[in-house]
Amino acid sequence: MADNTTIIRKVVSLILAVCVDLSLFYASGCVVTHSVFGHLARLWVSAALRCLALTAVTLLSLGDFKPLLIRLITAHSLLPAVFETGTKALYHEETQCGLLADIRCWLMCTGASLAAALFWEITIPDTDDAANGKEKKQKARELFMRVLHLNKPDYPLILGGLVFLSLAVICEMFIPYYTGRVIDILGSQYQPNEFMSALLFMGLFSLGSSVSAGCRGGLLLCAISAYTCRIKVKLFGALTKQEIGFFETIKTGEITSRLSRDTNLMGRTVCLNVNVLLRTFIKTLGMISLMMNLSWKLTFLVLMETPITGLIQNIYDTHYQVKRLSLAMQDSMALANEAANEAVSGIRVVRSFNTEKQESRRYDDRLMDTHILKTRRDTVRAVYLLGRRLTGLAMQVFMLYYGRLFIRSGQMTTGNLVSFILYQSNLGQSIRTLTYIFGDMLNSVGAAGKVFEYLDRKPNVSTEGKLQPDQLTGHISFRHLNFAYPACPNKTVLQDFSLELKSGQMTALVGPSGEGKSTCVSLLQRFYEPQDGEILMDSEPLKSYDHRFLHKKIAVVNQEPVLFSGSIRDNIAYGLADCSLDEIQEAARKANAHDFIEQLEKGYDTEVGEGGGQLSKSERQRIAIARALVRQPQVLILDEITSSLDTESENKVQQALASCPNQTLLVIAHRLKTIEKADQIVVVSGGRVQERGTHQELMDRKGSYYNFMQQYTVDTINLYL
Ligand SMILES: Nc1ncnc2c1ncn2[C@@H]1O[C@H](COP(=O)(O)OP(=O)(O)OP(=O)(O)O)[C@@H](O)[C@H]1O
Repeated sequence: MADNTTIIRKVVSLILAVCVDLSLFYASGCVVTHSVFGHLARLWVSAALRCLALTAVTLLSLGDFKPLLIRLITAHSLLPAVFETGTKALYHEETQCGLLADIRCWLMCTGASLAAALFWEITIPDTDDAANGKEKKQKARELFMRVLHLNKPDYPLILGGLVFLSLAVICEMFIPYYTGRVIDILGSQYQPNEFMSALLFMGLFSLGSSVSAGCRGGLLLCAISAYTCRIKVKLFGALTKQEIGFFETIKTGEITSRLSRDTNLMGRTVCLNVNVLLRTFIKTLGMISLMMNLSWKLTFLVLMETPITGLIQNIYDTHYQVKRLSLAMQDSMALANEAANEAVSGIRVVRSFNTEKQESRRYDDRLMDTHILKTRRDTVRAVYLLGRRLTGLAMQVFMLYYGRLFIRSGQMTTGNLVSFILYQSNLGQSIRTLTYIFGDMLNSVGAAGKVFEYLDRKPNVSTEGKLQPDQLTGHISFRHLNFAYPACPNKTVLQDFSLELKSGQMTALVGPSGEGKSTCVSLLQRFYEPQDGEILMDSEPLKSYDHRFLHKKIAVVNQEPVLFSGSIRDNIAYGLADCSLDEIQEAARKANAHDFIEQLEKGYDTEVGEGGGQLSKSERQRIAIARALVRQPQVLILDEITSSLDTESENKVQQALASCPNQTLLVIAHRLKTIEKADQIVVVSGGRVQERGTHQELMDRKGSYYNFMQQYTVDTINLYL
């Protein structure tokens, strides 16, 4: 019911507005004037009256005002006056329709202002929330200024590019003019001097335009490349500073996309987009003025194509190409790549489970999805191109038809028409470029926003500590920790967890899987910040220590040894700038790795392959142990390292560790034999300390540790039977 009333109100207000406007339009047409000044004054007074009347009618009947309506009313009321004044001022001509009191004129102005208002609405839509829109614009402006500021080192290159850009545009604009001149000279009585000079100018302008365009391109591409490199390095630096929780909550694909796609887009913002925008804008203005010079009537005719082309381009860009199909295609391609990556990286599992065909089918299915989307996108593109070409073609037919009429009536020469046609084809291209670049610029500023989001992000685990004491005993206290992982904030992993790791002692954490042992290690490395409680080292909070210092003093060997491509030597000395070969070999000996390294053809210079793939797991583990030992850490953490070591290696590592009497050693082990000698054994269960004591004390207590031991003995016997 309410909807119907609104519709009726809108229809009534439209009819009322049309009646009032037409009456005023006719009435002002009946006023007789005898001078040019009187004629123009009549037009402008009429425009003001119509504007006021339409505003009043809209306000009274609808109650409020939308920006689209304001623009429509303003354009509609002012158009006849602007058109007539411009024609009089520029060409001292009267328009043929007489404007006021002419229904054709009224219809034409209504159509033009409607098209202009709609074009504006589609290209620069008003948001419902004006404040929000303002904020967005302000943000885009700030982002742009930041991008511009980051371009500072490239200013000389950009400036050089701009100079050549202007030269290229100026030269380019004169080429069609001289082409027309040559045709005119050839068509009329041939005059060699004029012909030669026109040809010379044409050649000079062509050469100037080509050389300048080349220099402009070279300089700007250099600037883009330098800028993109700088941003990538900055962004990578900012990313590596983020806490581990950040990498667990953000998808790897998103991070790599910002590093590659968004930085590239951002690099284009100033050097490419602004320059292309500037060049096309100058060129468009220049061409329009030269075309006006040749025939203003044909120019107006040609310009009528602009809103239609812009509209088609905008619908295509916004609704089909960029937003919907492109995004869907990107996602689908990412899924297909993911399937291929997974199969290739897990090729051993694929082979052993004989799932090659299944994997191929999975890849094929995902590629098929991409193919369907591509086909749909290409169909939409074909329709778009058809629409654009048909509009262009219709305009060319009109242009040739009217061009012939103007040549016959002596308003222009054949050469003029040729020049005009050349300008017109360039103008169409320029307008398309302007529309495209505008969209691309918004994209690139958006990409810059995403990059800045990461650049500005402060890690949740601060690395601002300054403490670097000369003496450190390595006494660690976990004090009433409560902790949940950022990815699962509702699942408490550690609850009121308290523990002391004494200097020079070995503490072993044991307990069932998934109860929080490795979490303690992660917190000790400051990968995460506990929600409650704190960890102290030598009575100082862990976070007050200098980041580098802390990670030199606390070293960890993880369950899954991670190596980086490079030599064994590089991997052992990882992160240490001045580490001698002697120190590396000493650490390798302690880790029982020296002998196998020496047997390799290139010894310590052997490449380990991607992720250490050319070594066995035990070899990788021993190198990882050497990497930790070479730092001579005050606190050493071994998280389940024995699972990939044979008994001999394990014994040797144990002996080596025993030779560092002042070191605090934290061991997590499932193989309980290895921890019997520990000074303190802590049973962790449900994120709490359940039992603690030496092996003998805990065995005597006959609690959970005793039960583990019994279970372990049964399992070991079963294993060997
Ligand atoms: N990055 C993470 N994000 C969310 N939850 C996690 C994460 N890492 C571990 N968890 C969860 O925290 C709990 C404790 O895990 P933790 O790795 O500390 O156990 P654990 O005692 O070391 O087990 P295991 O002996 O098998 O290594 C588990 O329930 C696990 O699922």
